[in-house]
Amino acid sequence: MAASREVCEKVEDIAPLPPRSDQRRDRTAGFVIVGGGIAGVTCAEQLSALSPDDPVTLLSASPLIKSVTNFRQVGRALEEFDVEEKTTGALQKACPNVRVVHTQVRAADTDKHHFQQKMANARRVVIVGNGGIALELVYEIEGCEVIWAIKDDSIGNTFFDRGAAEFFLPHLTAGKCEENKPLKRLKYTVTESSSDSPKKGDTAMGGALGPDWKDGWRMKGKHDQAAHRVQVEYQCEVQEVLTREEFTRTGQTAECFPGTSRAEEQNDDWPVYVLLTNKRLYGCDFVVSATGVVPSTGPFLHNDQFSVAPDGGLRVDDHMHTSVPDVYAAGDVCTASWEPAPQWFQMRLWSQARQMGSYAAKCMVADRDGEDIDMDFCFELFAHVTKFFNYKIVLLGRYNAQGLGKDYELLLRCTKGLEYVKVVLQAGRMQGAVLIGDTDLEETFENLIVNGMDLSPYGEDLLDPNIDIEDYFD
Ligand SMILES: Cc1cc2nc3c(=O)[nH]c(=O)nc-3n(C[C@H](O)[C@H](O)[C@H](O)COP(=O)(O)OP(=O)(O)OC[C@H]3O[C@@H](n4cnc5c(N)ncnc54)[C@H](O)[C@@H]3O)c2cc1C
Ligand SMILES: NC(=O)C1=CN([C@@H]2O[C@H](COP(=O)(O)OP(=O)(O)OC[C@H]3O[C@@H](n4cnc5c(N)ncnc54)[C@H](OP(=O)(O)O)[C@@H]3O)[C@@H](O)[C@H]2O)C=CC1
Repeated sequence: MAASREVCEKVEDIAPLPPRSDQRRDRTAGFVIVGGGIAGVTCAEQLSALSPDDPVTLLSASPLIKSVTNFRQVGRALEEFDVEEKTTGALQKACPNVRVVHTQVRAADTDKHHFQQKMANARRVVIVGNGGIALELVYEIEGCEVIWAIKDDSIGNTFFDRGAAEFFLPHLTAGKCEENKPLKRLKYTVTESSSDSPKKGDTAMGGALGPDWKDGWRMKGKHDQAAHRVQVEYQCEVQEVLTREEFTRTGQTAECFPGTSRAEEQNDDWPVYVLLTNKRLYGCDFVVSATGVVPSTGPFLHNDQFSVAPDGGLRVDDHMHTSVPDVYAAGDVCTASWEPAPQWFQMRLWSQARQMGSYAAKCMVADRDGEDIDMDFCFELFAHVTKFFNYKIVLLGRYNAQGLGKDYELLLRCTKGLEYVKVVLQAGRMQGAVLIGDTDLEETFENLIVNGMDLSPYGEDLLDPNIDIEDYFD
């Protein structure tokens, strides 16, 4: 989400106001928000609550407006919520001063190569990347061989350390765990008949799909067996992708799926061949590149006053303010460029999009009214709750000892197949934690990190399963 305080129909019309000054702003100017994802919609809702008499215009390229429901503060910074698909009408009804305009400034890819169609006939796929999407895909895909090519020496390095990766390795081939509770969140659908949809021929640019992107998708390939057949190729990248003709010209022989003989290998009629930097060459039906997201800053870049971070995001200060006066940004499109609290860092996640969108709204109103505003406390501690391999995952603070150099200690507790708990300590103080499984430790650990209590006297008791840690620190 990115926002400006001018009301306009097109993003190109956004004319920056002069730099912040002490005098109050013109209250009739209103607010403009670009983006109908979690960050944009939360910001619009918050603005509507804070400033109900001001016009708020939400520009969205997609007909889907997402909003947060069932919001639950689990701890100081940990939160859980569901996400609901809203029609623009519903948003406008709930927030009468918000007007939604469907407009898009830059064309994007269409869904011509629909993933499920390809999946249904697939015998083998190559997945590249080691982040959240790759982790989820490798777990979800059934009835299809998977070659998973990662740059690192352990799986899921954006979320786990090597120990947690080991904990999950058996699940790569064991098949899916039983889902232990029904899915609560709504699915997102875009139909062309929706009155809010852009006209046919428009290239709708959806929001980042978010946690439920794969629910309701059939990820079963052509093979009968449901079990996973995953080969992880560690410490390599894709060197080249070849068509069948290009492969034939090389005169090379492709690898068999590990564990299968050439006789068992069906044949070499793959439409695509992937040469990895470890010199292995695999044939496959298609390649999934799950190698990260790029902030959609296109419309803003023609204005070279915007300071852009190396990761492509619009730099924002501790008031979510970009380098251009009166233009704010939040969520995936921005790069937090303030001096962060020791245990907070930015990660492009749904939760941070919501927090940034809400905080941006407060900053916009405070700036307009010439008031000071303190940084929201949610930026004190990185906190993320998610699920991988059907295990609850809680990540707190510098959970992977990010930025701590070599001067830190780890405490570990692991019960195979049940839970994995890791605590990162520096100078006796808890800096971060990884909690996998139903550990019930999140609230206590969150408090211990924020309080910065010296835990040296407790030593390994901290993870002693026979000690009720919650009582201990009560
Ligand atoms: C496949 C996938 C799975 C994910 N799973 C998780 C997860 O499990 N947990 C988690 O925390 N996070 C997850 N994320 C990340 C999370 O979805 C994003 O961090 C979050 O949705 C970002 O919200 P946002 O509002 O900043 O951006 P988006 O949701 O991307 O919204 C941007 C909005 O801006 C609009 N827009 C873009 N450009 C323009 C333009 N030029 N003009 C007008 N409108 C425009 C788009 O149409 C869209 O409505 C996942 C992301 C992906 C892609
Ligand atoms: N449950 C959750 O919370 C989930 C969250 N998400 C979020 O959605 C967004 C998109 O997810 P995703 O696409 O998985 O992105 P991520 O940023 O999570 O991961 C990208 C991965 O791809 C690797 N990579 C980057 N470039 C290459 C390359 N050229 N060759 C091989 N590997 C490469 C990265 O390695 P390196 O780090 O070394 O560059 C990293 O391991 C992220 O913001 C993610 O946090 C997605 C799914 C689930």
